Amino acid sequence: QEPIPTDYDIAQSTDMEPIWELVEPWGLGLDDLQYFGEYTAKVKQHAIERLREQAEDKEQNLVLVTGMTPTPKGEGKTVTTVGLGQTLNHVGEEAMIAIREPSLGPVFGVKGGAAGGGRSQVLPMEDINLHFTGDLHALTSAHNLIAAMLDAKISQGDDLDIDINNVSWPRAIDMNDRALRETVVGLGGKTGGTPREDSFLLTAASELMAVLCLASDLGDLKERVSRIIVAYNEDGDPVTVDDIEATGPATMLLRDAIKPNVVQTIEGTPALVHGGPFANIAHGTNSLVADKTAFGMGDYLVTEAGFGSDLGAEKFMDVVCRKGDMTPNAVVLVASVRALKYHGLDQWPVDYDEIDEAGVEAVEAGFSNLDKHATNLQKFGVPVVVSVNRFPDDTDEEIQAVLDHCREDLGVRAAESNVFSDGSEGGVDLAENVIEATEESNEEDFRMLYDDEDSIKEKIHTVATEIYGADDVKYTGGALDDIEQMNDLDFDDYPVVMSKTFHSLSDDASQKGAPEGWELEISEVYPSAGAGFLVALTADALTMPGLPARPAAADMDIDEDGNISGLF
Ligand SMILES: Nc1ncnc2c1ncn2[C@@H]1O[C@H](COP(=O)(O)OP(=O)(O)O)[C@@H](O)[C@H]1O
Ligand SMILES: O=COP(=O)(O)O
Ligand SMILES: [Mg+2]
Repeated sequence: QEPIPTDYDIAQSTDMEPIWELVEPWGLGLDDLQYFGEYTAKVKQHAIERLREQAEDKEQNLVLVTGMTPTPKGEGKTVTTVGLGQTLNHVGEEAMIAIREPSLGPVFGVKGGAAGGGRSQVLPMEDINLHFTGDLHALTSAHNLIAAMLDAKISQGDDLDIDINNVSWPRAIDMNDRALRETVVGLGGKTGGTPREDSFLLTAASELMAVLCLASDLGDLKERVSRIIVAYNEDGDPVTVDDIEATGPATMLLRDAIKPNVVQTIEGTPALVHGGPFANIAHGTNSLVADKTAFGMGDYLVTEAGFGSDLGAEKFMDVVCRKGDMTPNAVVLVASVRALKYHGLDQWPVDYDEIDEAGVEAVEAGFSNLDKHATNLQKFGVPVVVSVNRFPDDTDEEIQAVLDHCREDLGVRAAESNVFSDGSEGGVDLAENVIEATEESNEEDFRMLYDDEDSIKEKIHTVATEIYGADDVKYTGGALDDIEQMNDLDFDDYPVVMSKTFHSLSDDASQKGAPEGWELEISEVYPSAGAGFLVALTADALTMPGLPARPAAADMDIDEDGNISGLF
């Protein structure tokens, strides 16, 4: 069997169209774009507004792509999002794609890039996965400008009476660097500032990322930035970005980042790639601006939410659709033979060799995880289509076992997908199932899991028991005091973004399948006042991931002609 060319080789061998030619039939003209080379552009505000208006009187088909609990390598949501978008166009629909932009953390870590793969990629993949249009760099700079101005206030005397033991704004870097998780700043005597404990988070977890993804335009972005809470004073009252006079400069740094990026797929489908929050430590979906722009360009929008449906999809339904007034028409639940075996073999840590050697009985033993994700998604009242993302070594017997189980035991639509190896040719069955599901969907049936008026504890309890399968919730540390403070600050009507491991439906990474008989532990609850949601931290949620001893970076290189290898 011919070795499958690398993602990079496939990308390099694809002839791209100049971006202005590619998007012209989709309603974007030459002066609607701010160019970053021949193949990448940002959509200007006036064009966004025009497209949003055009979308008002168009029927929308919003398709969310989510997944079962993945192995650490990921099971193909982004590949499926790109592949399904391509295929819908291939079968005569007009479909747009919206995905998140990659963080350098995973690029150089374990998962690699986030531009899809195989014959379902967005291009130019090396630009998108590295510096792209600078949005992550802009967010990192804006985040750290706020941190620097805050410490300048603290160390040079401030009228804000800031409690240096109650600073909630860390520093940020777009790199997985565990050594920066817990730091001490302000050392060096009088000129060094005021010594205090600090920390770094990955830029994807910065509240500025969430704000960028939920803001409707630059004015809204600025207003949201101004509300971000960076610390509390000695009376326990919030100190905001506006209080430290950082609203203007931080927003200025994000002037271009608020505009969605437009690129193309291998088969020439336009894709909006914008915003990059992860779904374990943040809300996990691309920007609303990208969604709303895409609605004005096509009849279908295929978009993704990170990690398993317990994370990205739940937040998409309960937070993003709430804030964006959107209703999904179908949900694609990506399953893979390797993830099913990972759960069936009850592995922790993952052993890919054991997975490769295991047979169909291991696949069947892993159905408990897929079933929980499928039945969870049905609670939102949106038709579910399982996409069995076929990997090279999967056997027909293994694939058929999954399809039969979904159709006969779960009673949900299911299709084999080969969009990685074959592009749209490999996605026709999936696309037909998705089209049927959207036609069958009734937007009246869509329901979020909780109401704004529910208490903070009720919201957390609902997600924990309905989605994660917990019997109950236990609050440790200062979590109950945090909730009281949120109520005092009138944040109790905010939706809740849970920060939880993506390795398990539970808060224990080692628990595979559909864990039962456990309680979710909440250790902290804090406000993202700019984003307009609360974040609830569970046991081991890390906002600064680390690199493995031998990260993916170790296999990356560039030659003197600029040819890259090892990027995927
Ligand atoms: N069907 C497939 N065959 C081979 N590799 C695949 C397939 N689907 C995805 N991959 C690879 O697996 C990794 C995870 O895919 P990705 O779409 O990024 O997953 P997710 O978005 O769910 O994290 C990527 O390196 C991707 O290229
Ligand atoms: O937030 C995580 O996203 P992926 O699952 O696409 O890596
Ligand atoms: Mg992805």
